[in-house]
Amino acid sequence: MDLEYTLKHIGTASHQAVEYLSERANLEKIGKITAISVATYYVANKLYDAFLGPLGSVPGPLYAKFIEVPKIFLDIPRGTSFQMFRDFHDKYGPIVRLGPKTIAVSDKDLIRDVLVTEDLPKGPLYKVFQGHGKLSVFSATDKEWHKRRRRVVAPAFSVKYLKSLEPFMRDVTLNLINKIDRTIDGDHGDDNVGQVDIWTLFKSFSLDVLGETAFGTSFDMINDNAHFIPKAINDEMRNGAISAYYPLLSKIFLKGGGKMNPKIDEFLRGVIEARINETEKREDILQILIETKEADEQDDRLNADAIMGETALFLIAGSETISNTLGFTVINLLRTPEVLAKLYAELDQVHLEEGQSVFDHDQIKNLTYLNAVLYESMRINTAAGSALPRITTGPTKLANLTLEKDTVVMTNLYHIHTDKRYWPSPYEFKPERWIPEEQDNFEVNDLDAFFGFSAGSRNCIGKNFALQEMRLCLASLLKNFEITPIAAEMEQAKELRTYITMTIASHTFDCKSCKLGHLFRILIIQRTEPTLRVRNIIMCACNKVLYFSDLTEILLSVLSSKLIEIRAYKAIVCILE
Ligand code: HEM
Repeated sequence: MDLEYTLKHIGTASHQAVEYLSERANLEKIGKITAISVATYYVANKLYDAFLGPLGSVPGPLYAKFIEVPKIFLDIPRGTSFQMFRDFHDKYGPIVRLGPKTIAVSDKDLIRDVLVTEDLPKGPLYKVFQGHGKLSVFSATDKEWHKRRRRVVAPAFSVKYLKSLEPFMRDVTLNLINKIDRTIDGDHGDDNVGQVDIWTLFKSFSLDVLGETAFGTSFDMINDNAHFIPKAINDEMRNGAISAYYPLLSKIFLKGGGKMNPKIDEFLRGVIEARINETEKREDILQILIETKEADEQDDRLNADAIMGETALFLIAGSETISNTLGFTVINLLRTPEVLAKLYAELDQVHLEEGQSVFDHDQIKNLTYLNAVLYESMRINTAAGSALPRITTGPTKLANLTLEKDTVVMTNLYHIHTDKRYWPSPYEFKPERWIPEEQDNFEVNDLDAFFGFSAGSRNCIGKNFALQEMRLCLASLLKNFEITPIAAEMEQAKELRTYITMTIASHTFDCKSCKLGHLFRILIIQRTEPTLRVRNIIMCACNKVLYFSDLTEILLSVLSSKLIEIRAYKAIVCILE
């Protein structure tokens, strides 16, 4: 009876509802009410997230409460957003809100928490590097997948294996030296002096090293700058990025509908097949990747596609990082003649054999000042200058915040490397910071605030490879040539950009280069109480860059000025007041 009664009432109510809804005016009213309710709910939610949610108290520009700042600004072609993000930290502090669910951190403990303790996975931005679905140790976002792949690839970068890679690096360094030699010979204006675009040469140099070590072939970019692979892989990455963001548009506007360039595929398959059929094994990175086919577990065996994905990413991760660091190091050295002189003095203590132009890595790997110069350059011109994005996978505690799942946390390496809390006079190029005995007592630097190679499970797998290559190149270059600045180039090099890696806006940088062995080097030291300060370097055989053309002139100048001490490296004098 109850059931009958209930059914009857449901029937009546339904009938009334249908009647009510069948009136158009009522339908419209309901539509409006629903729309307003949804909009109110949406706005209330946004306002709650903006002001009262877990990130409500995090300082930042007001608009960042509602829109993703990195999305709008990271892509701007001007490449200057890294300065804007640095300024945000200067203004708002070590934690800044950059979007409804995005924050940036610049504090050494917080960065360590994100990268090491919490070990947050890479954020969605890395899809840009997964061009055409190719995952690699660099681009993977899944932690388990990454762990397995990193274990498989790691032997190619072990300290032990780096020894096998050294001959390739030394050969390419010799090519670089020969190329500069030829440029000087072809520059008929001055005796033994030439003008070289060192920025472009370093770029070719780093590509050639990767060609030899990861692709098992010479790109010979130093000599003719024409091999198609580096450019094709760069285009591939760019197209991959566009396809990830705009799948439909890329099909319409990109050449080949955004599909992978078949020439890369053909080239790499050819190299891999040839290698498999070779009887004598070449000890390089490619060999290690190919030999994974013998691995016990199926998942650890890399097929041609996987090898291609990895090597292509090495080219992206390991060429500009190195070449730009070398380029910035030369620029920084030219800006600070006293540092350059000190580095020359250190290298003067290490001798090359007759006919040897390139150092053995063992000869230089422990040179204190050389290493300090490279680290100081990586600090001040952070290769990964745009922050590294990570994402939370569940509620995560960070400082006094509890972040919700899917919150993006950017670790701002450029800011932390130029933060005066850790680095006094942060924009000064002072390699002494890295040598504890040489730090000023009242200017203590905190070396734990350096993350140039990142940290934790996603740190740079190529760190030792990079340091070995950069030491060999820089030390050998300076052992063979005296470098001097060109004023206009120095001025131009002040303009910086960061797209993926930090670079100079002009993408070229010329300096003068003079063959050593044709000159003697003189260091003038001016006594400025309470310390001695190196004043200048003078090169006596490079006519154009001479401040003094002969010894008499130097002596006269010394007598008439406040200079009281001269030290000469290849010859001459030590004059005291
Ligand atoms: C001065 C030289 C270099 C610097 C400053 C540098 C810096 C970095 C940084 C900051 C990261 C972390 C990137 C991120 O989390 O998004 C990284 C990762 C990586 N780097 Fe380097 N790198 C250098 C050279 C190289 C070289 C020469 C190679 C390879 C030949 C290389 C291969 C990689 C790879 C594969 C990763 C990803 C590692 C992973 O996620 O497990 N890097 N590097």
